[in-house]
Amino acid sequence: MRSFRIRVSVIVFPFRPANSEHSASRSAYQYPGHRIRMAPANDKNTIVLERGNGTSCSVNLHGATLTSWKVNGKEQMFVSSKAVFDEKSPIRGGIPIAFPKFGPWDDKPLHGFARVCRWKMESGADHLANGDIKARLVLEDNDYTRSLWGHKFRMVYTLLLGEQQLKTKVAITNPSKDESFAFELVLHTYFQVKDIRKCKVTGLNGLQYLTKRDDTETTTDKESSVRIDGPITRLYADTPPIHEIVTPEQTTSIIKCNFPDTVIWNPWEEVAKTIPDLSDEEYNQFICVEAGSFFDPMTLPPGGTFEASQSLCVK
Ligand SMILES: O=P(O)(O)OC[C@H]1O[C@@H](O)[C@H](O)[C@@H](O)[C@@H]1O
Repeated sequence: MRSFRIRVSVIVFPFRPANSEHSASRSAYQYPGHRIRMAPANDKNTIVLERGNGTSCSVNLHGATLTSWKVNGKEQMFVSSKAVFDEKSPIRGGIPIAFPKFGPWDDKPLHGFARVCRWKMESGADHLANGDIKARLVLEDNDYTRSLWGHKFRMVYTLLLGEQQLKTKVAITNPSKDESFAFELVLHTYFQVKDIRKCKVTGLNGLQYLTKRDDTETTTDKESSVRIDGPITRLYADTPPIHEIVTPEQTTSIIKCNFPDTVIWNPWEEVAKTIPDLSDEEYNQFICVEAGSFFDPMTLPPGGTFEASQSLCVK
């Protein structure tokens, strides 16, 4: 797999605090219906961004897992009806973040620890001049992360909620003065679909893929788009920056920046029955299209910051 890769999309640049980004901010009262609030009732973990006209997103501090993205009232994310919200387990659905490892990791947590750590909301969520809303969540190394992975790090997850667009950006900084670290990063997005058999994913034609991390042989995708009619795990390297999920109802674009790899996953019927936090029939209601950087783990030098993002856009 590695032999055919030409990586051109890496950006590593000197450290700057993640909150130094320029943003024209305005206070919420200028945008009626726009607000950032904690979820109601007894949910102390969910932050909701509302942009008016039924457009909103919710993020759970557990794993910084995005658990809802609504555009004009229509939910775009799939979250399992059996998802576990015990602040320990990964949340089955939305956008779990796999870091610093994607997939099996010796006897350590599958897909790394970022999706099971509690993140902090950085104060000062912004209402931008164009009406978009921006919020940032932060994870830094702690006793738990260092017990699994002995590196200092700072990770900033920025959500930017637009009219029909949601941008999620990850910035990872290595604050060490003398040690580099290598990591993998994947946004494991569960897109809600009405019927998975009627959806297709574009942008993968002609590319090689593996069906698991340790496959020794690649397969070439010969179809103009990926249609799903059975269990699917495909790990593609060096994919183009745009994929589309096309359904009879809508087209959702995924625009990747600095995420060279893409995963397509759905467990289908039999495997779904073995996943305790997924109802038997729910495999039909989602497709995971995952933007990532994992085939060649990224190495971050001391003081360096890596940034990658995906922008999801509904047409
Ligand atoms: O059940 P998890 O840990 O959330 O992982 C879900 C799936 O995530 C996919 O990305 C992997 O390719 C699958 O192998 C894995 O089963």
